[in-house]
Amino acid sequence: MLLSAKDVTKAFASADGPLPVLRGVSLDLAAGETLALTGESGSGKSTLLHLVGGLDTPDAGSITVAGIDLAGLDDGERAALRRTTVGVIFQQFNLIPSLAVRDNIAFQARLAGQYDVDAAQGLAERLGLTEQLAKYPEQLSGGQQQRVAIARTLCARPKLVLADEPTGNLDEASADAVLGLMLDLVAESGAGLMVVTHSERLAARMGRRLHLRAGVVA
Ligand SMILES: Nc1ncnc2c1ncn2[C@@H]1O[C@H](COP(=O)(O)OP(=O)(O)OP(=O)(O)O)[C@@H](O)[C@H]1O
Repeated sequence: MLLSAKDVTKAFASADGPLPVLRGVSLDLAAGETLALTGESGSGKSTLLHLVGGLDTPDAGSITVAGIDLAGLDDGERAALRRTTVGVIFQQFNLIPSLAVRDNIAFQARLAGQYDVDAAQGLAERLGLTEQLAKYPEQLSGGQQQRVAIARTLCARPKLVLADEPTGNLDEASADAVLGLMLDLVAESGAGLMVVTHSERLAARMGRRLHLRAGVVA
């Protein structure tokens, strides 16, 4: 199994005491599978995505990615896992302002030792970014920045792609096209894909769906 999460719990501190956000979530994802993570605002979707990506640690339960138990990793090892194995596409894009689009796209692939100039150009072309390659992130629209973030992650060829509302800044037609492209690209690379989305239309195009309600699988 590419991803296996078992009985994951997570609470955050709040003024009223610990706020339980995930209350025993389990899920499996095989290589090549695509999963939509849905649920109303505050149900714990981004929290689960962050735990699977090793950006935060669960209070209890286990998460295994590509055979590696995340609990056994320190911060540096979790960061290394994100360079080589898990690609995260964030809601806020996290592009590097001082790098041109071309170098933002190449950044993670270079760190992962996966950079291939033709593959990077092909991705940029398929995502409609060819004209933007010499520009800087601040010169792009929100939708263009979102597509750069997607290209940057996919260019590194991760085994598991995690995306938090990756088409949230796009109009409906562009969102459909970009999701279709993400599905094509992960199918070509054999990666697993987990996408947080509020869109019923997009969720319906994924292979499976996991619906969270108040921190448990509904
Ligand atoms: N770092 C944090 N510290 C404290 N509380 C947090 C933190 N991260 C998330 N929360 C809380 O955990 C709950 C779940 O948040 P999360 O972002 O996982 O929900 P979500 O389902 O992704 O929501 P949305 O669809 O609005 O993005 C919310 O009540 C949020 O306020």
